[in-house]
Amino acid sequence: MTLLPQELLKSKAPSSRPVISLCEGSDPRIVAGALAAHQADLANVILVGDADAVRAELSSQGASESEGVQVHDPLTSPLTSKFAAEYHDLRKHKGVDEAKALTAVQTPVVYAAMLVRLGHATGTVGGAVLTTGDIVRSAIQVIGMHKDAAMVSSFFLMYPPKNATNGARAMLYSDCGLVIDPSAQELSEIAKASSKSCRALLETEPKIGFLSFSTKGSAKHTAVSKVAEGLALFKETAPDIEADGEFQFDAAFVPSVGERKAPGSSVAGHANVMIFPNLDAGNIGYKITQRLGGYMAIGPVMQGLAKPANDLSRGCIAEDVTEMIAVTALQSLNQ
Ligand SMILES: CC(C)(COP(=O)(O)OP(=O)(O)OC[C@H]1O[C@@H](n2cnc3c(N)ncnc32)[C@H](O)[C@@H]1OP(=O)(O)O)[C@@H](O)C(=O)NCCC(=O)NCCS
Ligand SMILES: CC(=O)OP(=O)(O)O
Repeated sequence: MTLLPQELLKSKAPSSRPVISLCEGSDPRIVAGALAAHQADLANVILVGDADAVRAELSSQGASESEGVQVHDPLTSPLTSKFAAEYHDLRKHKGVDEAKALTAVQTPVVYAAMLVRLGHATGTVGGAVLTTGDIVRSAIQVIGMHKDAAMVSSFFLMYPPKNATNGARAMLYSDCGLVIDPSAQELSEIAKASSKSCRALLETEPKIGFLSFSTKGSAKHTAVSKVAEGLALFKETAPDIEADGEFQFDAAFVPSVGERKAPGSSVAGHANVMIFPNLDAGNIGYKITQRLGGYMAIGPVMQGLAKPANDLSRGCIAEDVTEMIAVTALQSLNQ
């Protein structure tokens, strides 16, 4: 049985309580999800935004500020001038002057990421209101890439509904949120990062399926060759991880179809890490699995950053926010 992020975090019993900043501090779903995370002892939270609006939302949900539920307004915070100096240092080579740096860190999404960069928070979560582009750009620019990462990409944790049948299982779908048209090399990098994320967050050995509209050469097209090349590159650099393809989704997911279309493959029909060929397929695929299949979809979780920063779908609910806070805390334990 795969544990949901909240349960997994509790089982790890971190020695100190993670602190998660949330840049959409007055959104009702963010506030409800953050309060639930705090009440469940998963994390302390910093709600970033217009202080009056955040406090009003807290109050409407029967809560108020405390040591574990802080409110930071970037326009009045004592940290803002320090953050502006840091941002200026970080971005002056891109033509950002001191005035632009101050304006940038007065934006909640940049301020929340700066809390992480300078150690005031363990990780950050946003995207219930802002677009993925806004969240990802500030994470890449303020927090930066991990020293061992070749690129930043993202994935969704997909959890089957209770009482699901037909081989339903927890899976990792990647990249459904960030890299629009990955090259073969980038597909291989995405698969490598996803295999680590699978071990850390699903606590299971990855079986990686490289997805396509073709299974093992059943169709010929440059789009198919790209996926096959991505798999070959992956196998060269990570020979110990089980990976196969190219697979159509049914061949990757359904054992009987896998046997028919890709006989002899140990991954066909059993893949738990699905590598999509591009963002059209990945984003549409995860939403269909979530909305028609009833899977819980937690993401986009980012991989390849120096410290955890994660996105949400604007269609999220409070429960997704709580689970994403737990994912963000778990990533900080694994870095
Ligand atoms: C991530 C994304 C926002 C970056 O787009 P962008 O801002 O146009 O890209 P830019 O090329 O200007 O990149 C901005 C910065 O991020 C860096 N960057 C972009 N993608 C990156 C990646 N995958 N890994 C590492 N760095 C990356 C760039 O080098 C650049 O850094 P700099 O400002 O220090 O020069 C873009 O890939 C995107 O829009 N993805 C799709 C998001 C989306 O709509 N998803 C669907 C809903 S989930
Ligand atoms: C991940 C994603 O698709 O985000 P949104 O629904 O906010 O566009």
